Parts: sequence; C-alpha cells; structure tokens
Amino acid sequence: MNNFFESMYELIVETSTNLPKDVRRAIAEAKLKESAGTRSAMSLATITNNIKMADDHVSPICQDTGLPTFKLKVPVGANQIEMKKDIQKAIAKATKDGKLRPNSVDSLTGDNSGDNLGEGTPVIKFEQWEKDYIDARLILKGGGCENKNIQYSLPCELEGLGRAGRDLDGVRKCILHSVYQAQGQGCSAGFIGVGIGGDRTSGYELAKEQLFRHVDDVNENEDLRQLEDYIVEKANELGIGTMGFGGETTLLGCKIGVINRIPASFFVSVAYNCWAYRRLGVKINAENGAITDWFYQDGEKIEFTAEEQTAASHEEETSTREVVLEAPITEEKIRDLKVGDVVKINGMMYTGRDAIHKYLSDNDTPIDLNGQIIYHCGPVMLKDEDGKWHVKAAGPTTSIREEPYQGDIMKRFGIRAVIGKGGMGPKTLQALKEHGGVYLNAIGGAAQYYADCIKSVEGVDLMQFGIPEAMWHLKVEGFTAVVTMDSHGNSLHADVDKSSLEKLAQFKDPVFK
Ligand SMILES: O=C(O)C[C@H](O)C(=O)O
Ligand code: SF4
Repeated sequence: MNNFFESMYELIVETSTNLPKDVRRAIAEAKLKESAGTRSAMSLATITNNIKMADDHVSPICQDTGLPTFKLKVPVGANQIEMKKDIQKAIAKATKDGKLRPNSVDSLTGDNSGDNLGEGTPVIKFEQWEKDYIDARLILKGGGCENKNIQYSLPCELEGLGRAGRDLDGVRKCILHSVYQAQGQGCSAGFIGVGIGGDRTSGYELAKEQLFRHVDDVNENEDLRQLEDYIVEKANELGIGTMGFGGETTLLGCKIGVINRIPASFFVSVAYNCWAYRRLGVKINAENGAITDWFYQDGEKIEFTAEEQTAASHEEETSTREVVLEAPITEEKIRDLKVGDVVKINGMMYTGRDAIHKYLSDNDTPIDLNGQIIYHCGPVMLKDEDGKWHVKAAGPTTSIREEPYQGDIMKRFGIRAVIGKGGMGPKTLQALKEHGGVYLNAIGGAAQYYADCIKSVEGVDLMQFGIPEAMWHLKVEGFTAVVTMDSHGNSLHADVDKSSLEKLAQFKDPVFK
C-alpha cells in the first residue's frame, strides 16, 4: 500500500480542480438553452471560463473546498487505520499546496486549524466488501449549498404547494419546494440528492449518497425514475436560473433513493449541491495502493474554451448598461445604478464575511471604509518565500448570512457597495435606499475567474480570524458583477423569489397517485 498516500493526494487535487466529465456535459447542455445576451448566459459563460481556468492552473474550481468527505469500500483485512492516516496526511499537503482552503474551524472558539484537520474533519467512512480492490470516493461539497439542504417531515404544509401527504405525491411536493427555497443561494443551477425515509440522520445520509451517483444513470425503481425526470423538468420551469438571476436552467440533476422508515416518521431529506459539483472516485489496487481506474470520467470530456463574457458584447440584444466603478465611490454614482446594470470594478476592495461582520458590529474598523467596497469572500491564499500573499481562488460567498449586520455596518462606516452572491433581504434593501448603497452579485463558484481579476494583495487585517475570514485588501481590475439590489428599493432577488413562488403554485395538483 506504499502508493496509497499519493493516490489520495491525486484524488483530492483532481476533485478540487477538475470538474468531472458527467457534470461538464450537464453544464454544457444548460448553456445551449440560454439565449445569448441574457444575465444567465453571461453567468454561464463565466462559469465555463472558470472551469477551464481551474483546469489550466490546477487550482480550486471554487474557493470553498467544503468538508472533504471520503467513502471507501475496502477488502476484508485492509488496514483502515493506516489508510485514515494517509488520507489525513494527503489532506494536509493539499491544503499547504493551495489545492484546498483551510476550512476546519473550531465551532466554539472559531480557531481555524490551518490544515483541514480537526475533530470530525475530514469525514472518512469505511465499509467492507468482498471484492479485492478499494473503491475510494471523495466529495467536496461547499458550505453555501450545504446550508440549502432541507429536511421535511410529512405530512406538512408547503408555501405555494399546500399539503404534502405521506405518499409519493407528498414527496414530489417536498422536492419541488426544496429547489424553490434554495433560490440562487446554493449557486444554481444545482444538483440534488434526495433520501426518502430513514430517520433524520440516515435520511440525510441517503440524500448525500445519491450525489455519488452518475449524472447520466437511470434509477432502477420505476416510480423513482419517473419522479426524477418529472422534478428536473418542472424545477426548470420555476425560472430561478443561474445564480437566481432568472432563466431556463435551475436544476441540472435529481437523484432519489429510498429506505424504510418507522411508522411515526416520514422524512424527505434533500442534499443540494451547487454547479461546482466536485466529486470523483478511484479504483485502487489493494496490494500497492496505486490508482487503476477513475470513476465519472467515461465518455466525452468537454474542454470549455475561454470566451468573451461581458455584457457589452451583447449590447444590441439587451439594454444592459456597463458602468465602471472605482472606490472611493460617491453617493451620486451609487444612486445612478439600477438593477440589471453590469459593473466593472477597478481599484481597491476589502473582503469581509461572517467573522468580520460580527466583529464590525461592535468594534471599529481597522481601515477607513468610507466610500469603499466590501467583498463577501473567503479566499484561498498562499504566502511565498518573501512573505508576499498570492490569491489562489476568490469567488463570492452567500451574502444572506450577513443580513442581520449589513445595513448597520454600511451606514456606520460609509460603505457604498457590497459584493456577494445570492442576494440579501429587506433589512439590507432598506439600508441601501436610506444610505445610498448597492448590492452587486458576483458569480458564485467562479473562484479562478475572480482570482485572475485580483492584481495584488495590498494588505490584510484581522488575521486572527484565519485565512478565509480575515479582511484582505485587494487591488482588482475588470472585476465584473451585476447590480441586483439598488438604492431605489429594487431587488432582482425579491422579484425572482415572487415569480418562482407563483410558478411553484402551478404544481399544486396531484401528479403521482
Ligand atoms: O465559503 C465560501 O467561500 C462560499 C460558500 O460555499 C458559499 O456558497 O457561501
Ligand atoms: S460558493 Fe457556490 S460553488 Fe462554491 S461551494 Fe459555495 S455554493 Fe458551491
């Protein structure tokens, strides 16, 4: 088993940097459905450019490399203790090499272990089987989509859909609702794994297990096969679209599994995975630990090509305006921006996510933020031998988590723009109106694309919160985002939520008897 460590390292690097072939094909198909010039088409172009850049740089597709979860099937007699040690070593090395973001955080103190090792991380699950080789699978599922997982306990009442009873049609309603409630926050278009039955724990386990299925496989259970097809078709009629911008593709795949339950419980558990669906697997020789085959990598590999993705190139088809922003930004300039405008940012921006927002709510800011731009982002950073920081991946994080703080912080420090993804709620919208602020939606998961826009790291504050949570001072060029909430009370997110709820209500009547 002397090659097992190298094999695990290779599995981790490939999973983080090279999107599987079946996922690429699903994204390419979605791209064909969007009309040129729409926000969805533009976002998908950024996504496919990003996939290509991750390939070329062997760098993380998305900066959130998730909670690494390994599932291994091993022959009787294989030494699981040694395998676990090798996996942990490979995780630490991949983190040091900038292929994984340091993501293991002490839940009580907030301390980041720095190497992705810690209580409960990574997750490693073994199962014995009677074959003579090892089947090792890895999924890197990020936090934004994990937060959109949902579990229903039947019977229940669902907004838009009414009562969901304890039968296949009730299950249908729950699954459709799960896609609606995720909106764009889990970086749609997504993939869902569904577990019917079990208890709260095994139901979620089963849902996540479905994410290890091949995108193109066909469910052996005829009822579930029909339900999977139905869900993909109807979820795409909700009009949520890429990043929740509206559009034709909301869901790229749905896989459903079923296990028994006990009479009093009937759970439907849904695991939502973003478009950056990073899961791979390898077949390993149990004697020497070498990789003999890869899973999910059969069929055609779509190599996306770099393409022009600015709104300007589609100016005839849309009325999209492109505005250049550079901090410090005046209130007048902000008031001029409207939902739908595309902005290109040059100059400085400062990262701030969960820890910084909490900190700024009762502390002073380490730098003057008047007229400045805050970027909801937790990057992957590497320090070189001269002590200089380099950005390895830097896409946006889900902004809604900052909803309790954002408005107050903007007003208190004079911040004019925040960049993130998935949109924010009524409290922030009100503050944008009162203060003269704007919310800019960047493309979630496009961590290579945005890293490329960052020309230098000018400084860092509040490093005690760890790399993803520190306040990085970034100098950018041509950083593109869309105005989705403006200072006049308009929110694209609120509009898409409302229209998708109306569409959801069309699926109220029973379909599966
Ligand atoms: O933690 C991050 O960088 C992003 C996260 O996966 C999210 O989607 O919000
Ligand atoms: S930022 Fe988006 S693409 Fe990245 S892990 Fe989070 S949900 Fe997935």
